[in-house]
Amino acid sequence: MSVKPFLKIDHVDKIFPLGGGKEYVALRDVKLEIRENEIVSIIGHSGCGKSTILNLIAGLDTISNGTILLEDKHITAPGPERAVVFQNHSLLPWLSVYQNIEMAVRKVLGDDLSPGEIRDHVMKYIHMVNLDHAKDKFPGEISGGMKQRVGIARALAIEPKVLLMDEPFGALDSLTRANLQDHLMRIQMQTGNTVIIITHDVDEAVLLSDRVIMMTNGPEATIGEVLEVNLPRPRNRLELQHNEEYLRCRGAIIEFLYSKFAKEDE
Ligand SMILES: Nc1ncnc2c1ncn2[C@@H]1O[C@H](COP(=O)(O)OP(=O)(O)OP(=O)(O)O)[C@@H](O)[C@H]1O
Repeated sequence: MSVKPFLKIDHVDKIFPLGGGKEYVALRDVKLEIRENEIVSIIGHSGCGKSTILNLIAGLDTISNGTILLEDKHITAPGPERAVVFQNHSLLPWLSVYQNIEMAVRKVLGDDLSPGEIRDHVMKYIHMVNLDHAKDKFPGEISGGMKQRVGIARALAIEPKVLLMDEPFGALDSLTRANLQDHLMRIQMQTGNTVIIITHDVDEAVLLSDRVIMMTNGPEATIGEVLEVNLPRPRNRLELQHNEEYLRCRGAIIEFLYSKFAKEDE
């Protein structure tokens, strides 16, 4: 018996109208099925349509042709079952760490929780990203990595079915980045969220993912190859350095990006 897909992207095109009756076909015939609890990364050269796909799943942009279904329901608009984490954390600077998360929780879950439950709920997610000590600080008083952890906690606190991450660690230094990758893997094992993450980083894709979706170059970009990463969890970056499966996956992505679908201007 085949397992029903949790999220199904079915023959999706995205066409952007340009001035003068012209158009740009960014995505052509994208087909992908994602299982519940899976971590999937999307990798591809700049401009291949990664953010476009994520925006369509988030419901932030309209699909030109085809459908996207989450648990058999058509995605046509944003909804709390899909939370997005962007590269630039987008916290409200006049609210503390606690209040930034609390505001999202009140908006989405406020009718179901008492004030005490809201407090416990917010603190649970602040604790999950190890920010108990910084809960009363304001975004201007904490580091970039801490801000990104707040963004992740805020997204997770509304208990979405799908966590959509658009290069969430792209603006961070490599040590902070490694630290947040470990956080994300640990949290995902705890919460069982389905995660779709856009990245430019080959090692990040292999380390985090159950599958890596490799995109061809645009216009008319589509999914070129899908790579299964058969590495047990929890994963440890040090142990993986010389792991055969890790190196195989890394090699396959590099081959795809720099040989099969090389792009000259990068
Ligand atoms: N509103 C728009 N109007 C016209 N073209 C657009 C629009 N939004 C995106 N595009 C084009 O669609 C293509 C895909 O863009 P997208 O931002 O999804 O790429 P990306 O893979 O996320 O790039 P990057 O890695 O640089 O962030 C690009 O060629 C872009 O110029």
